[in-house]
Amino acid sequence: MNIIRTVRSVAFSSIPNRTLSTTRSLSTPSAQYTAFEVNDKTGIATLTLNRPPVNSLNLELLTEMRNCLKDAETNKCKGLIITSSSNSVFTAGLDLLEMYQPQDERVKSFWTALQSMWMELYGSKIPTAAAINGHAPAGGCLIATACEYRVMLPNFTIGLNETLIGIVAPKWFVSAFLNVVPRRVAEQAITQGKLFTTAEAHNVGLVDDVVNTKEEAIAKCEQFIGSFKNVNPYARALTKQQFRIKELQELEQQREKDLQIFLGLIMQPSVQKAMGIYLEGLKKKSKKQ
Ligand SMILES: CC/C=C\C/C=C\C/C=C\CC/C=C/CC(=O)SCCNC(=O)CCNC(=O)[C@H](O)C(C)(C)COP(=O)(O)OP(=O)(O)OC[C@H]1O[C@@H](n2cnc3c(N)ncnc32)[C@H](O)[C@@H]1OP(=O)(O)O
Repeated sequence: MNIIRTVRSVAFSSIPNRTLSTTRSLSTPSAQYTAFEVNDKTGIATLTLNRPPVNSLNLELLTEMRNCLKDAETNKCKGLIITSSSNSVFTAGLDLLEMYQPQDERVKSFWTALQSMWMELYGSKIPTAAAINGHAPAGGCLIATACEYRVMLPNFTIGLNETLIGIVAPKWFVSAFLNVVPRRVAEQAITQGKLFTTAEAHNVGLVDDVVNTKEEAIAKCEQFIGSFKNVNPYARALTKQQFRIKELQELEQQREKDLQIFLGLIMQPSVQKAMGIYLEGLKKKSKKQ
């Protein structure tokens, strides 16, 4: 198979050099918050989130992610791994600053970019895996559950904690969570805004494996992707689609309505107030450290 190697924006020191035989840059504008590389030997693409300090998902990061996902599929990569350049945070979820006292046009583009990125990832034809090497609250959990396989490092947290911030986890966030966790566990956890520790997440099936290092996590993801080596990719993709088409169609048909519900909800004064208080708390905590 002729795999096109691409490297996007890898010029940051927190990512160790990986042995890639040959790589070439795409002519698209270089990315700011992601590194995208394809291993020549395995044909597996790795998308590394790199928006310090916590990889919060803003409009630009979401747009870059979607572009990388598209590239991985267009270039017929064997699979895709998502991970983080941080040692402690996979992603802190949506950038709260995009939703707190937002600008009208930008916040619309932001939510639309999130919808697009999720549909691309959830509906990806190639095998997808998350190497969760840090905390993964809310939108972080959304990305992880959109993948087909999850491996996590110990002593971090993952879950949909929206209710604790005074916001509602949208239906498509919940449905992806329900794919991996029993309904009763999901209902209790999401209404409580529970963040599972790695061990708890493993126990309820929210993550498939736990390993001690990022390298081991990547190796596990590669193993998962490798498990499809004797499977016809076309048959695999269509079979995966059967499991996921309902949620994808639902969101596709309801995109505008979903956007309007989102805007209506976050623009409520009580929601803005709760978000402001939450952000203040995060900043105070950060200053104390
Ligand atoms: C009927 C209705 C139907 C449908 C509903 C439809 C729509 C619903 C509407 C809205 C849904 C919106 C969905 C949102 C999902 C989300 O993802 S919301 C984001 C949730 N994220 C969090 O709660 C995580 C918050 N962060 C943390 O807990 C910690 O930062 C973390 C454990 C990740 C890392 O800890 P640590 O390494 O110690 O870092 P600090 O806490 O010190 O943070 C460093 C700086 O980063 C800032 N920051 C952290 N998280 C965010 C964030 N998500 N957004 C923006 N900024 C963040 C933090 O303030 C520090 O900033 P500073 O350095 O002080 O400037």
